[in-house]
Amino acid sequence: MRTRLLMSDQTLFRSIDVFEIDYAPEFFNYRESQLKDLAYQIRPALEGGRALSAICRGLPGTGKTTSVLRIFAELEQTTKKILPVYVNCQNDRTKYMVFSRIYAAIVGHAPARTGISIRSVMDAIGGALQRQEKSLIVCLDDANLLHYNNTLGDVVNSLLRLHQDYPGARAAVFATVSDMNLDLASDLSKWVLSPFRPSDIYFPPYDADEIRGILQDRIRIGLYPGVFSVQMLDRIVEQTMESGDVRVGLDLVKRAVLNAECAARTEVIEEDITKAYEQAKHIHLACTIRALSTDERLLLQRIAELSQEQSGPLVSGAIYGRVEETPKVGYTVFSRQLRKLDSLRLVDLIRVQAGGRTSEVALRYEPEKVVQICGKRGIAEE
Ligand SMILES: Nc1ncnc2c1ncn2[C@@H]1O[C@H](COP(=O)(O)OP(=O)(O)OP(=O)(O)O)[C@@H](O)[C@H]1O
Repeated sequence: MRTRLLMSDQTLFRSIDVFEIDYAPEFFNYRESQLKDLAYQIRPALEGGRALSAICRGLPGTGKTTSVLRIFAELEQTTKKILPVYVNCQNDRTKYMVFSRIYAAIVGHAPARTGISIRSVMDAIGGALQRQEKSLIVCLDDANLLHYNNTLGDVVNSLLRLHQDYPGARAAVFATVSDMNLDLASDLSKWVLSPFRPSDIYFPPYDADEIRGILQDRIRIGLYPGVFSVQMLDRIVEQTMESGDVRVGLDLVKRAVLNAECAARTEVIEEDITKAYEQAKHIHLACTIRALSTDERLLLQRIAELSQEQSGPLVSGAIYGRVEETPKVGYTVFSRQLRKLDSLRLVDLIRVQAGGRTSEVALRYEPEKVVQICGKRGIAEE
């Protein structure tokens, strides 16, 4: 008799959607003050003016996107005065693509792929805002990606100065940024900053109790009772705290339950979690590396190679001396790149001397895996 591999009418999931990355959570706690701050920025637009711009800053998976989308959903349900438009800069990385996304939200379809200039797209947007007397708020999600392409300043400037060509057209920008070292105030030109003047809204990493609370809510909705014990949840919380990204925990819960289902068990056990961690840990690493700029990726790769070559601790000055890229970046830029790798929890920086510039650099992942993923093929394969 043939074994049926894809058969099972028994599942431990009440709703597997609850663990998907695009699921809009029913319960969204621990971000009340950030939601209040965002609402404050929007108030002037509700009174017929222009919303205030904001930068939502925080490490990956700290709830920035979800907060903005929640506020946008509420706006869509409650007012016609404001047009909220969400742009994912992972997909839309050029000025034309960003403006096409806004055009589509206003007109109902994307502009033709060829033969339409960005000027015509902006004319359509500006004209529609004038006619409809709506205030536009654009969320540039992962705006740091536009910044690395030198596009952010131009996009923000064109949006916030729309009123100069189309009197009465009002726009504001909510940018989300996961690069904690990006200092837009000093990186963007005064010409852009003058109309932008964003408020900074900070999203701190969740602590262990908050992560436990978030995962508990999902488990309650998404799984049948008794599938996930408190002890097993503690194991997942521990693993999630290593990256600080809620997505890691959600992914681990889902995989652990799938592993239990495969073994025809009705409860998740330690072994399911260990296996889930082995399956998932490199996916998180690959996602984080994919978001790095080319220079940062090369630096990480160099650190991994040096970790393979030498057994003792790596020191920042020595790493700088061994960076082979040309033109070589200055030490200040190099230090900034190291701090970013630290903030993304790819490396640990340990200050050797208080106040000094030298740090020990410890890679948080296996060097072989990092070298493999940093190579283009590795990133595509993960
Ligand atoms: N307070 C929360 N309650 C419930 N779910 C949450 C909470 N915070 C984050 N999440 C979930 O974690 C995942 C990541 O959240 P989100 O995309 O909002 O983070 P982010 O800070 O925008 O990340 P990135 O910088 O990588 O884009 C989503 O699936 C979201 O539903």
